[in-house]
Amino acid sequence: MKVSVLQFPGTNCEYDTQYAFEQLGANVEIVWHKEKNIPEDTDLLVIPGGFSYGDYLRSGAIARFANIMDSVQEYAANGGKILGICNGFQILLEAGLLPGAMKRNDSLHFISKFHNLKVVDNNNTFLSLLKENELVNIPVAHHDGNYFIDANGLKELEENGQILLRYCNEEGSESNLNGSISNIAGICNKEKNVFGLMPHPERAMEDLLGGDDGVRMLKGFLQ
Ligand SMILES: NC(=O)CC[C@H](N)C(=O)O
Repeated sequence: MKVSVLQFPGTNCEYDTQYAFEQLGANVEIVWHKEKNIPEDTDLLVIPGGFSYGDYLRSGAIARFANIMDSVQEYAANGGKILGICNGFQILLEAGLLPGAMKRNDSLHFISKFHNLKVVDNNNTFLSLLKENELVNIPVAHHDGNYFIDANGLKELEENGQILLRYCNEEGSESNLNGSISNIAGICNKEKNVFGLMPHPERAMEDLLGGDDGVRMLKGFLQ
């Protein structure tokens, strides 16, 4: 399995992402944003977390115009699998590959901690190894994680099974971490080949680091 991980100026999770997928047996290549094409043998394309272009203008708003992005659009249109983690999710929203937009957290503070998530829908590659309603504990680290979509858009996400993950409290009831509409932490596109989430599964790969709930998420792609 070949995983290509994009790298922009300001990306800071590319090596953690590489390490995580290598631990699972994947062959990982890091691809600089100036490249024109993603590697031809890519089975999964990951846009990792960080602060591309310093989050200037809006998180992901500049990265969306990078050289590599035409090839990313083409890859998605041909059914290629894409995972956007945190800043990667923001870039996918700005690129129009996922619906909705990201606003600053309600609190106006950067939030960095482990947090519970509920699996809303596992009828997709990403979460196929998890059970519906199962809770996973995954770190979040962002200041622009307040997901927004209008009422019609939200209805569509619900009807098409595109809401993947919601924020939950310790007891497992849904909770609002950052202002996100409907407590949304992750979504996919209608075709279910483009996935985006704010939490960082690549930081939850071993107990020593606080938990390994990220393993089954990322493994979903390697089946
Ligand atoms: N961890 C990250 O990817 C940070 C994401 C983002 N730039 C934010 O703070 O909102």
